[in-house]
Amino acid sequence: MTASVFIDGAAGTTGLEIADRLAGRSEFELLVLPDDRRKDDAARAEALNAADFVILCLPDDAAKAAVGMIANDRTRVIDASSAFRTAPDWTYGFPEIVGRDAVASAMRVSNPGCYPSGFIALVAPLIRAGLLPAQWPYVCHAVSGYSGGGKALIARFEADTDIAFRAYGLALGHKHVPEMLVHAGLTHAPIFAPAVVPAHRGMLVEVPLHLEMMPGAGTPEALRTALTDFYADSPVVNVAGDQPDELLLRAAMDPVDSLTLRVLGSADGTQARLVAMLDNLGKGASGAAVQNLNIMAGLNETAGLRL
Ligand SMILES: NC(=O)C1=CN([C@@H]2O[C@H](COP(=O)(O)OP(=O)(O)OC[C@H]3O[C@@H](n4cnc5c(N)ncnc54)[C@H](OP(=O)(O)O)[C@@H]3O)[C@@H](O)[C@H]2O)C=CC1
Ligand SMILES: CC(=O)N[C@@H](CCC(=O)OP(=O)(O)O)C(=O)O
Repeated sequence: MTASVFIDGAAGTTGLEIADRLAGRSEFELLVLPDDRRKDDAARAEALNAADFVILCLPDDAAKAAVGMIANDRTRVIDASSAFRTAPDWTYGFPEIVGRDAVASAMRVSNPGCYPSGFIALVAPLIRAGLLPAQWPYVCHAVSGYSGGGKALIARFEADTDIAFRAYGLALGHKHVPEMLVHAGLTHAPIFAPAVVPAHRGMLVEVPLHLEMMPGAGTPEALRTALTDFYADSPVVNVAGDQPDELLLRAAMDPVDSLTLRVLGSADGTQARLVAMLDNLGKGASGAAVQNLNIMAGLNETAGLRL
């Protein structure tokens, strides 16, 4: 049976990449509004209520308004914005962390943020395994390609090619912090230090650890083994066992929906750098939305993904 899908915000960065991944899929029929009606509330309300699945690729306020326009109990929603990521009545759309069954049966799924996808993938399993303390002042450094900021940041970086590095979130109130706190299972908000580099897509998310000072912390080897075991059945998240000298983001990388984790340890095992590499528009947004859609529709979770 074919399920209908409406992408609200289909002309935006995330929406376009979702449509790309759904192209040619016979299990889904896309409901598409003409360009001159894509922001018309009456047309949107009609599509939001006609679709079996709605994927919201909108700013937070518009996403909240769109959910309010759904007046039936049949349409299932995946929201790519940060509006509902810690809402108790929404399922956090990270199947590897919350369980595929939770996503499969959910009516309302909040797709994780791009940076939190890396941070939570690294930290949550290790806290659950008792190999890292929940009560600890974690720090997270990250760099992202500029498509992470949607059309506005893409336009800015394409217009000003002189920007080499943009540190931001300097007031320590980035909107991803609550999501990182809740879904990693921490007791203290992490310090989050994000930056943007002149690459279109791709990101590197890092958590440096003083293992020797952390109560009950495992060795780098134990952390790596625990992550490898945790993601053993995941076709999307993989744990690399190498110890590279460098990790590179390329200015023009191809879309990819996998997420690669590493535990890099010092020779004496007292320090580690947990590092996640992903595509902000892959597992960080559009790839994750399609993975969730597949799971909700009872299909192979990797169908249409670029792995
Ligand atoms: N880019 C990324 O890597 C990630 C993005 N996200 C989240 O996904 C959501 C979409 O982001 P992104 O695709 O980057 O953003 P974009 O700015 O690229 O796209 C947003 C789209 O929404 C449209 N839009 C805005 N308001 C309305 C409205 N009221 N009705 C209908 N359409 C509207 C915009 O229209 P117009 O084209 O006219 O501006 C635009 O096409 C955001 O919440 C973002 O935070 C999450 C993870 C990663
Ligand atoms: C580079 C850049 O600007 N990134 C965005 C986050 C992108 C993302 O994850 O989207 P959500 O806001 O929906 O979580 C930012 O820091 O606000």
